[in-house]
Amino acid sequence: MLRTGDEYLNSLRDGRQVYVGGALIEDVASHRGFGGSARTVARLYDRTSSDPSLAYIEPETGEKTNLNFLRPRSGEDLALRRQLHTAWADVSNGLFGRSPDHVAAMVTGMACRPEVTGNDQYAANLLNYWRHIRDNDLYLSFAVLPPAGSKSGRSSEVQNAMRVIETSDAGVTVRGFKMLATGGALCHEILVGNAQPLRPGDEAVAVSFGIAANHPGVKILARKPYAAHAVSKIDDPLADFDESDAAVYFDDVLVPWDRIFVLDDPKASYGLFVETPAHTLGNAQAHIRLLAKMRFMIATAKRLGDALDFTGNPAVQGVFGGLAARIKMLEAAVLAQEARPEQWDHGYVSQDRQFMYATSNWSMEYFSEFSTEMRRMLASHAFQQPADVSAFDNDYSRKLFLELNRTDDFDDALERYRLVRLMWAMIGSELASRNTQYELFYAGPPHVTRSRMFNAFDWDSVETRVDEFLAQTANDQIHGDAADEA
Ligand SMILES: Cc1cc2nc3c(=O)[nH]c(=O)nc-3n(C[C@H](O)[C@H](O)[C@H](O)COP(=O)(O)OP(=O)(O)OC[C@H]3O[C@@H](n4cnc5c(N)ncnc54)[C@H](O)[C@@H]3O)c2cc1C
Repeated sequence: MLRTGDEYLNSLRDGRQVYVGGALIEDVASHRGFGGSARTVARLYDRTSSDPSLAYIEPETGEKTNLNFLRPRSGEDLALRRQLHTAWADVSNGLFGRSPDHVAAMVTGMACRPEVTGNDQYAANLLNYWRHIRDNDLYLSFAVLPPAGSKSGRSSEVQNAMRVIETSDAGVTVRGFKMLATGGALCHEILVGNAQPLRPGDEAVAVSFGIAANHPGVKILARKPYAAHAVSKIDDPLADFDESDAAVYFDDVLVPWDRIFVLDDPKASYGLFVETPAHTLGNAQAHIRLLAKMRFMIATAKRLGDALDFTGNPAVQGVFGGLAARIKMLEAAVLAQEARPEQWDHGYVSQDRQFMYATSNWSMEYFSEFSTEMRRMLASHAFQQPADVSAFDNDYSRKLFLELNRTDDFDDALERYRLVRLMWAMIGSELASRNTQYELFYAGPPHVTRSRMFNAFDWDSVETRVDEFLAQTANDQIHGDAADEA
């Protein structure tokens, strides 16, 4: 099926247990803090259900299916997947990070190589799970990190880390915390597992499964939803793009056997992400989305510069040129990833892993600098404007607002005000600050993302050159030609 926006909004009224502080939210779809973001996700579903170019015919069912679930077999398939990620990123201009095409893309990657589970039954469970989310066009988030205290020792030694406490004929019972489900309040399903390496001895926490967000015992503990504090759509123009983040507590949750993908296996639990196309297909979304966001940010800065009369300055143009160069490099990196598809078993392909990890490392490190350049552009302008739109209701403050903007044309002044607010919403607001943190950490901490690059890099191809050089020069005299001439 191709889910529509209305179907998505209705599906959220499913008895899920979302807490904001001490409040249990009865209906996220109509809650002030989550409703706008839920409507953004609905717009994504309306976008795919109304555009045939964003669907494919799934060979297993003969049904029109969201391109996000296409298991790619060629560079052309990767380009189709990019089309979907681009269409969804454009809905929010890249400002809604964890859209439904991130985690579900990872499960699609896992379904290309389910044997990584190391167990025929679990492999079948994983494939059936992919079929379930595919055929119902579901929104997944994931919680694949242990809570604090697990980093210097073993995850399994941290008392409150989610672990298996019992197995029975009915399934596997788990208890404890998993971090940090972005979109947890808004999704249908949560993928639970380990996206950071585990070690032998971590068996108790080495469990992977997919669970419905409304499954009994699943508690979604959301951070503060910024939209709940929005003054107006003009003052907080991005309030509808706060995707939410949540710690997930498993209060003795019974996971049925047919939802278990890995049990007691540290290597396979991590392997689901790195020994399948999961990481590559999922991170393609992240990079395509970031490209849309950087394009939108630089365009807003340019329009602001035009309105405030600083874009004409050659030094400012130089700054813009440097930022534009980075955007084009990211675009090139996205295209390079699919230009040389990486071959996997069973005829499936993914984007090239080396280019993908390189793009991840670079973008996670660079985005903060990009954002800081934007702050330099904005300087004090966010604070020169009135506090909020109530200034337009008072005759005197409205007159001063026009005078400040040197115009009698209210619409002209309002556009300037809106540009300043939009820029601040992207770089200075509480949501912007959270989003910068997201760009830094969404794929894991730097030491882990760098180690993935280290592991993926084709060392042979460069070390061969050193061997060749040493072989070619092996018979050279120690003091070389200069010594002979002397
Ligand atoms: C906005 C946001 C959204 C997120 N969304 C999700 C999500 O949807 N699903 C999910 O599972 N996770 C998500 N994460 C979690 C993300 O994967 C983690 O933030 C990341 O793995 C780091 O873990 P931590 O936050 O527990 O920090 P810690 O591991 O406690 O690290 C704290 C600091 O110490 C450094 N550090 C720790 N250990 C080492 C070491 N061995 N060597 C060098 N430096 C080290 C880290 O780099 C970091 O700077 C999200 C994070 C953020 C900020």
